[in-house]
Amino acid sequence: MKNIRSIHAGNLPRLTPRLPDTHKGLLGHVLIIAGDLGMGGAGLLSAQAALRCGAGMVSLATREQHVSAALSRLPEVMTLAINSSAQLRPPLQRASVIVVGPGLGQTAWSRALLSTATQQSVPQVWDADALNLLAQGICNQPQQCILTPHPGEAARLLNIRTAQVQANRNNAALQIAERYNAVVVLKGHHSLIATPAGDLSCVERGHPVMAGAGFGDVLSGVIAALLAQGLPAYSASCLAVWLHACAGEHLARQGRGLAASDMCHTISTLLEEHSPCQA
Ligand SMILES: NC(=O)C1=CN([C@@H]2O[C@H](COP(=O)(O)OP(=O)(O)OC[C@H]3O[C@@H](n4cnc5c(N)ncnc54)[C@H](OP(=O)(O)O)[C@@H]3O)[C@@H](O)[C@H]2O)[C@@H](O)CC1
Ligand SMILES: Nc1ncnc2c1ncn2[C@@H]1O[C@H](COP(=O)(O)OP(=O)(O)O)[C@@H](O)[C@H]1O
Repeated sequence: MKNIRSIHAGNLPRLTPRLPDTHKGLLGHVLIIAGDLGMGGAGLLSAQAALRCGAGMVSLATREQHVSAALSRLPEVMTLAINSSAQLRPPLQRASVIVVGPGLGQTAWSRALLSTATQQSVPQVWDADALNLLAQGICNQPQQCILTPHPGEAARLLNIRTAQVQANRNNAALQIAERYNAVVVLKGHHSLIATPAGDLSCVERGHPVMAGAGFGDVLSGVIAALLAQGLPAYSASCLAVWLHACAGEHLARQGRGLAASDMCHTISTLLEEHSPCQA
């Protein structure tokens, strides 16, 4: 293992300023594949975060039952009812970055969509049920993939117990990166970012106020937006984890009632302070 690098404001990667004549077509199109029945909110949180972090366009492929709620909450997002993998192909062709997994479930519908996504060669963020299905050997992750497990999902990927992951988080993050040949974000208190080459970074920021449903869904959208705007996988992961953790600290005064969707505005503000839209 190489030395572990602590991520701080002084060594963070940056997004380049936008050219005055830029347009949305140059800023990436994030497609989020998410939200089986009962978990429609997970995809919305990811989409909201991607939108608020500057992706040029955001599409959400989800269950038909979630479309009207999604449109009323996030009109900027192109929400598509997907009943079969054939219907997913056109939006996949348009995407420059894919997020797959938040609230995806593990049904036949979920598996069909995940397996269709694996055929694309654009950068992908795999979260939640995409990781659970990967751990079960139901599919293989594509090239250029970022895996974002929490300790429970990490344990499934390594076929060990959660306590064993937590007992040696550095090792767990590196092992997943090597086994799955992907950049890995091992979430939780002091999240880690690992690569298959053995690079390991730690973000010693964050707050227990973030221990609630949907905070990981937000992170997946932040990573995707940074990828869409041109950052490579490891840099996008480090910057996204730092923004997300610092937003948690900023909002900590709200206490236990902080909702994951409350994070998006603060993450957006921190991103603008760190990487201004115009030089
Ligand atoms: N609004 C929506 O639609 C939402 C939908 N959601 C969707 O729900 C689906 C299920 O996802 P989920 O994460 O709730 O369940 P699951 O994978 O069984 O993990 C739980 C177990 O993992 C562990 N663990 C986790 N964190 C840990 C930590 N920091 N530190 C230590 N351990 C930790 C812990 O394991 P244990 O200690 O019990 O072994 C815990 O019991 C998924 O599709 C997701 O996207 C959610 O995103 C919420 C909002
Ligand atoms: N105690 C904590 N300290 C710092 N960050 C935390 C803490 N608890 C959770 N988080 C962060 O919140 C997010 C939770 O993600 P995850 O467990 O995938 O939730 P969900 O699936 O409900 O969206 C992760 O980014 C994690 O690092």
